[in-house]
Formats: sequence, C-alpha cells, structure tokens
Amino acid sequence: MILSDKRILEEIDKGSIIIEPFRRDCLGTNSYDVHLGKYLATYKDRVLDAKLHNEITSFEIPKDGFLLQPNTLYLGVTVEYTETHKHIPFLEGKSSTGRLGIDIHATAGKGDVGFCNTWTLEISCTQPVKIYAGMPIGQLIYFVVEGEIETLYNTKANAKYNNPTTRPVESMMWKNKF
Ligand SMILES: Nc1ccn([C@H]2C[C@H](O)[C@@H](COP(=O)(O)OP(=O)(O)OP(=O)(O)O)O2)c(=O)n1
Repeated sequence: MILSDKRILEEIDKGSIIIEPFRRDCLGTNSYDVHLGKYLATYKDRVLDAKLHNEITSFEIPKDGFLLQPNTLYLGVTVEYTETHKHIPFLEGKSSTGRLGIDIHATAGKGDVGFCNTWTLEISCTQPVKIYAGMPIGQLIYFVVEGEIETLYNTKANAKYNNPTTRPVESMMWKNKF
C-alpha cells in the first residue's frame, strides 16, 4: 500500500516522515516532488572498479544550467533532507523528467525505514539536455511496511549512506566484503 496525500500529511504531523524543506504544493495525490540540489558530481576516473573507492569531483550547477551529456554518470542530490521512520520511502522519476530522457536513478530507487538524509541521484541522459538547480527532479512515494523492523537503517552499524550531507555521495561498494 502506498500512502495517500492525506496520510503523508498525517505522518508529517506525527513526525514519522520529515521532508525539509516542505512545500504543500509539492505534495501530489500519493507522492511528494523532490528537487535537484545545486551540486553535481562525476567520477574522477572514466574506468571504475567496484572493489575500489572511486572518487568524485563535485561542482555547482551554474545559474543558467548545466548541459548533461550521454554516456556519463552524474551524481546529483535532492534539495530535500528526509527522514522516514515507519514507512519504506521510494525515489521515483517524474514523467516530465523521463520525457526529457533523464534517468534519476540507476536501478536503486528503494530507501530503507530509518533512512535520514538527502537522496543521491544517479543521473544519466539519452540526449544532451540542460538541467537546473531547484528543478523538480523526482518524487518520493511511501509504502506501508509489513512486520516489525529489527534494525532501522539509521541504527545499522554498517549503513553506508547515513552521514547527513547536502552533496552527492559516491558508491561505497568498496566497504562491502566480497
Ligand atoms: N537513489 C538512491 C537510492 C537510495 N538512497 C539511499 C536510501 C537508502 O536507504 C540508502 C541505502 O540504499 P541501498 O540499501 O539500496 O544501498 P546499499 O545496499 O548499497 O547500502 P547499505 O549497505 O548502506 O544498505 O541509500 C539514495 O540516497 N539514493
């Protein structure tokens, strides 16, 4: 089950969902629109290695926008800092961004119960397209959880993306043992 607009507002009132900043006009029928933060990042190396710490360079999106190019992975970040204590948040694209050929995540849209942070976006495009800080970039939807949670994401010792930040965060796959 996905939370409706009214249920999202109720959960915000109770404090079990936090979205900062929150704007009432960004609340959809059963979703909340999130916006592109001012920092983008790209990996320093063209060839990445899943076992290594691949470092990124971040930069500010100019006022008159930044032209995304195909065949490059950009990491972005949401303006919104969110906390979700009782539901499963999912980051989804928006039809309007999709229609511009912009993908905002690479296979991983699911968040965890207890995730408290901005969202890193894995941005790619089909053809060159200019994007702007503050533009609507995606939407959050909230699923009801079945069963009790033993370990919330924000209490998990090895959670990799739990340090509050306003910048995109690179892959921490290197912390996995494999
Ligand atoms: N596009 C996305 C998808 C998820 N997240 C956040 C919300 C999730 O709660 C958190 C961890 O996501 P995953 O569980 O998919 O990531 P990993 O399994 O790689 O990391 P961990 O080992 O920390 O669970 O990252 C994000 O910022 N951007």
